[in-house]
Amino acid sequence: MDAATLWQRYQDWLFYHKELEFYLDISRMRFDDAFVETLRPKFEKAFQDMDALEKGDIANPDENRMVGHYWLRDADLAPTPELRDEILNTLEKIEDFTEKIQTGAIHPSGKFQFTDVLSIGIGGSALGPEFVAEALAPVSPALAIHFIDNTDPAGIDKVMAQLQDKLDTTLVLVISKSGGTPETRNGMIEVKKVYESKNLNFPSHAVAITGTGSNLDQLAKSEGWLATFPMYDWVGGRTSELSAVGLLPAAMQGIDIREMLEGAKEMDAVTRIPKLEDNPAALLALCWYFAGNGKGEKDMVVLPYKDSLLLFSRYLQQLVMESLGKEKDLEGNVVHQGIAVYGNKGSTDQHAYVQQLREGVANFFVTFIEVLEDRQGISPEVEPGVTSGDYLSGLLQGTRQALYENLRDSITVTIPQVNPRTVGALIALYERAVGLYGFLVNINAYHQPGVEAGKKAAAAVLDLQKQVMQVLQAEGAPLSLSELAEKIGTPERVESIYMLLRHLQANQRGVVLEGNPGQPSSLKVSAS
Ligand SMILES: O=P(O)(O)OC[C@H]1O[C@H](O)[C@H](O)[C@@H](O)[C@@H]1O
Repeated sequence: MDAATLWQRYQDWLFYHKELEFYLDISRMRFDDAFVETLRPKFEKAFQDMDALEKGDIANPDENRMVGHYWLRDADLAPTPELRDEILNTLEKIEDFTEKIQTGAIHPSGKFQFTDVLSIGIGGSALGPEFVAEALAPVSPALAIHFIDNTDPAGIDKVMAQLQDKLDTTLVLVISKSGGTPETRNGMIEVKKVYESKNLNFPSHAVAITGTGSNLDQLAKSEGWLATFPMYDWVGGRTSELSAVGLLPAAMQGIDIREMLEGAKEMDAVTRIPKLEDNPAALLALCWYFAGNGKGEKDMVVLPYKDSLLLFSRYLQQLVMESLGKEKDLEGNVVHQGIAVYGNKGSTDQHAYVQQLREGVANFFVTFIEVLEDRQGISPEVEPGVTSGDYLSGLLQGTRQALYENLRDSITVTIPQVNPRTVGALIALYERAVGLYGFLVNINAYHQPGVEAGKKAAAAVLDLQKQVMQVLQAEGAPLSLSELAEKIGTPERVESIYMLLRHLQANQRGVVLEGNPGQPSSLKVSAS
């Protein structure tokens, strides 16, 4: 395509939203008009399905749930007055509680104010708050936030070491929609033990964000925690950033949550328009469909050219992959759908893996995120007439061009600044694009049945570990691994027994393994 034709294509497909100062350029995706026409009927249906979803249809049939994250930023759209009031009341409660914490009206015993927030959660109960903190927290936030988002003991120790002198002024948010996720529960129990070891009253530092009636909710209420905030069953974990899950941590740091909601609401309004060319989420879904042939054949590489958006791709990884990565379609046919997402930030990644993008296997498309404002204030020159920001901008354009010349497609999203409004808008844009794409490929984007298999297998390993310890404690003489597996009655699980014994020994957990660890059949094991 010559330069003039490409420039015309750029202008023909450019989407611009005046109030949000938001641009979407899809000119470097090499679809043609015929492709667009073939997808139009699918979009007609997707727009109708989305409309029904927003009106309260059971859009998550497996779990028999409504899908209502769009109501969070425009409560008037909630299907019943009760739901509307619940949304608005929770928002007011978040603001009221935050103000009391920030002004010291609620304060820790013997101290004027809370200084820090420790957020414990995983998956959708961590990725949004982490992304938003990285993107929007001021240098000196009202309360500084820290995260435990795993059951890694060393990771927990690191966070607790950072907080050791401030635990008495740290507010602990325990976030779990189900209220039963083991990683989060473990983090909570460990943190509680540290509080108790320092004679600090954990409940008066603790806040729960969870589904009403969950185990966590019951615990918080029975122990008299400072507060509890609801997580609704009609909001999925990966679309919960604009519920209490994301809003409370953001508000605590001094981030303007009303602006986040406003940005999302404006983006929702435009992505509700049932016309492809006027709807940026539909345009994204079109591009994803084109790139991967409607089967996820190409990966989505997300490259924000702005450090504060570093965690956007990690956030999108869950939103996109947990929503779209499905074995079956809505009719039960095996389809193995999904789109893989990865990326960190430009231009940093230019010096890491962009070599492969330009010249290697062409199994991806890029989404560049461009931020027009370099920084607040004037930049110094690093060369005559050139700033660091000019470099960043030039590198984005250069990479986009170099990829295109080598037949690698890209989308470019442009925002004026990284601020609460644009971050809210980006979240809403991708939530809607994922929803529309889910309808295009006819899958349930709102459940995650595949996650359960690993959880069940992990629970079985922990059961096996208990049996191993019981048998070893009852036995006098050392046993080979196969003898041990026989005695437990699970000869087929000998590999699992080997793996868990190796872990127990490394952590002085009451087993002695003798022999050559590289030759498992030579090992003898006994209780220490
Ligand atoms: O918020 P929770 O109930 O603790 O769930 C945390 C996460 O765990 C699960 O395994 C799901 O796959 C995620 O969608 C969810 O966000």
